Amino acid sequence: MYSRTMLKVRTLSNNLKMYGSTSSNFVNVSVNDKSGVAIVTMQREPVNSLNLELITQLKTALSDLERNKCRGMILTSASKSVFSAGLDIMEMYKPNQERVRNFWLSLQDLWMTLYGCSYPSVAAINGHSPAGGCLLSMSCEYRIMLPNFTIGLNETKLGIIAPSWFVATMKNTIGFRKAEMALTLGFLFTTEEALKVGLIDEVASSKEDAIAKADKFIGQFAKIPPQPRTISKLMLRSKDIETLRKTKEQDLQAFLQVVNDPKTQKGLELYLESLKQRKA
Ligand SMILES: CCCCCCCCCC/C=C/CC(=O)SCCNC(=O)CCNC(=O)[C@H](O)C(C)(C)COP(=O)(O)OP(=O)(O)OC[C@H]1O[C@@H](n2cnc3c(N)ncnc32)[C@H](O)[C@@H]1OP(=O)(O)O
Repeated sequence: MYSRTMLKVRTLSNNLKMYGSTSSNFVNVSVNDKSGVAIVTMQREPVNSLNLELITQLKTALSDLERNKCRGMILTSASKSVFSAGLDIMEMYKPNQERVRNFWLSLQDLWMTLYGCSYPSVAAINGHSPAGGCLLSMSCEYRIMLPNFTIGLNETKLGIIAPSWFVATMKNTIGFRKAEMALTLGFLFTTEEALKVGLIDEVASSKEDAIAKADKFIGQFAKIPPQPRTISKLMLRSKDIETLRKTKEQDLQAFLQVVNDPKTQKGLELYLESLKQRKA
């Protein structure tokens, strides 16, 4: 069965310590001794919003799994209602320039690592998965979602534009026409709608069921030689990864320009207020 933290997630690297961050553990990795399949659980309460530390720890966990030649990886959340709320808006609101730069470069790195990993990857989406949460899900090879949640790239609804690699990932997942509709509307799909449009592959009745279904999906590769599998996957995915690798700095500058625009800062302030007011 799955033993907790068999693969230790390294705590924050030295370059993050200079921001005075504490080395909290936002990612748990457990590996099934028999199958060699790892469950990577995001555990940054309350909504797994992707801050620099969560992003860095996810990237480290995925790279460690690659080095340890894991048989497959299931990405999920410790929350009962949110897979991931996407990027942590606090990282972009009144940002420290060095930190926000690192934040974006780390996100690029995480995406390239997850999208191009050699092992089979499944998202067990056990909660809402907007924006960056949807990106993580789509970057896996297979998606299993629980009912009554939402998923999608809702950036345009927030008055912002999803970066080109978010767009490419969605286009590769559901096709041009459906991606165009979803992106321009900033559409958040319900679980049923996501299944219909092909944004997810299966619906599960519980987290346990999702993990069982993910194990079954990954199990299919036991009979497939790993190298041809990986090469085939990368033939489909490497063009978009290479595009970002080559334009990392340009993409960073475009992000910094948007984030540092006073209009964006005002928008972020209002959005943060609206998130808080929803509760009141
Ligand atoms: C507006 C962004 C401008 C960015 C400008 C730069 C442009 C380039 C970047 C483009 C890429 C963007 C990709 C992204 O991922 S942007 C983030 C988009 N995410 C969302 O819109 C999701 C927002 N959250 C929700 O809809 C809900 O929280 C939820 C996920 C459906 C969960 O709902 P639930 O009721 O369970 O929880 P609450 O809403 O009460 O939230 C609990 C607390 O968490 C805070 N919260 C929620 N989401 C975020 C977030 N993404 N970042 C930071 N904080 C978040 C929320 O305010 C509550 O805080 P509180 O307890 O202190 O009130």
